[in-house]
Amino acid sequence: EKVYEELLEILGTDRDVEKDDINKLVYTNAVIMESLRLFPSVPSLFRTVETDVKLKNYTMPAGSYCVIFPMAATHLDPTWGPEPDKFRPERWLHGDFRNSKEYAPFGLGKRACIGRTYAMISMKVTLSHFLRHYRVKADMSHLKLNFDFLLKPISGHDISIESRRK
Ligand code: HEM
Repeated sequence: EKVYEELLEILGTDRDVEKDDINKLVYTNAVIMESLRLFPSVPSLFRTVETDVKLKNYTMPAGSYCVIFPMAATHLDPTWGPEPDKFRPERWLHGDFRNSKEYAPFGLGKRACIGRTYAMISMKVTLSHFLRHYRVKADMSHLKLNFDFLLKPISGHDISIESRRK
């Protein structure tokens, strides 16, 4: 509902999203960032080891495949402030986590997601239309997730969508 209020304030009831609106959707941005923190669609980053890498206690052999960034852990780190397991978009308004090394829903380094900017704009535009037309409710109390290559809800979805314009 807070996103809906922001959308009404910035865009009104029907207007299309213009380029200059995107950066004004501050709370919508915070909701997307917080959603990707708790539910990163790609929850781990993988790399192939090209040459033997000697670490302190063991060597990662060339050709092996390794998980370099388990977001299930880093995205719930205490650096996120009180109750890091709770959905609180406000933490993005008060703290500056934009360059946080604990946050990587779009990956890290040279092979990070090339679609990040497009994805963020696309999510904001989609939400701005959808949430102005529909009210979404969800019960997450029975949600069970499987941290596979992609994050999957294995308990099904408990979501209801109703028109705001009945
Ligand atoms: C919410 C939406 C998206 C998420 C969460 C996401 C996430 C990711 C992640 C985690 C990686 C791996 C990065 C790494 O290993 O460091 C990746 C790679 C990639 N993504 Fe996305 N992505 C999204 C949308 C998109 C879109 C819209 C496009 C294209 C228009 C795209 C194109 C790519 C490509 C081409 C790569 C491979 C980059 C490379 O290996 O050099 N992604 N993405």
